[in-house]
Amino acid sequence: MDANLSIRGLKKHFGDKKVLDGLDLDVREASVTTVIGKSGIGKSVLLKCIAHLLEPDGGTIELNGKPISKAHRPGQDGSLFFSYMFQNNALFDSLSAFDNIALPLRESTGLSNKAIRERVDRMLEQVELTEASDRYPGELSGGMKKRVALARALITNPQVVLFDEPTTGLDPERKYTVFEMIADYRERFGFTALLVSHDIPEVFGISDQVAWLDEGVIKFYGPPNELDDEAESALAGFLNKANHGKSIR
Ligand SMILES: Nc1ncnc2c1ncn2[C@@H]1O[C@H](COP(=O)(O)OP(=O)(O)OP(=O)(O)O)[C@@H](O)[C@H]1O
Repeated sequence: MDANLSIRGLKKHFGDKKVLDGLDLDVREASVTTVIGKSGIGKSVLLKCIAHLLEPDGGTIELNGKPISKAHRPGQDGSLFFSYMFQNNALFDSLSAFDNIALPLRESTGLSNKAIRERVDRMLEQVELTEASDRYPGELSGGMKKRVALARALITNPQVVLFDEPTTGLDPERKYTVFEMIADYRERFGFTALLVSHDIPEVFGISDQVAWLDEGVIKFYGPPNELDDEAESALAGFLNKANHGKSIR
């Protein structure tokens, strides 16, 4: 498999608790892979280890055959290999939509103000937020905030985008819109997407692969329609709780 993200033997322990316990996962280039699993099982920890926000206790994470520590350095054109869309967007309330989107370019690249302005203006156009450029998060609808968060995640032209529960707190209709947006932007921008989501089965509609995390390892990996009986019955136990029995449409 032509994986561009390759994880081997990943370990992350907190005290005696082995959250990730020798986890292997390959994520194919330009695919959408969704990590599912019980609440508190380690899905966010996995994403944070990949994004370098947590230091793993063991194992390797490689992007295109190179350790991710090297992959995290920005290129001269301001491109970054990874970006991370946090649960609940994590927008800065004191910054306008424009400045929220510009932030990763200002913080981690040496691009001129002019180059940043051009790039952010183009992105605002692509996510249909030009009119909202000067507005603050408190003045935006829930869906618009998600679009700002997505635009901020994509502004550095990342090869891999990590989405941690991108639909948390949205009503069923908006959840559907966000999933459509992720699928649509992936087509347009060509990134590899790794998602964490509780919205099962809705998220399967945009997922090429599903990775079921349990007991510190990936217990099933494959297309959603091939989820095996063991995974299905384990999932059945927590799905209703996670979704409160709601479906997206
Ligand atoms: N910085 C930390 N220090 C100590 N324990 C942590 C830390 N971060 C996460 N944990 C623990 O690791 C375990 C996995 O947490 P994680 O947030 O990855 O779960 P999750 O699968 O994403 O859950 P949810 O679906 O509810 O968001 C939890 O028991 C959590 O308490």
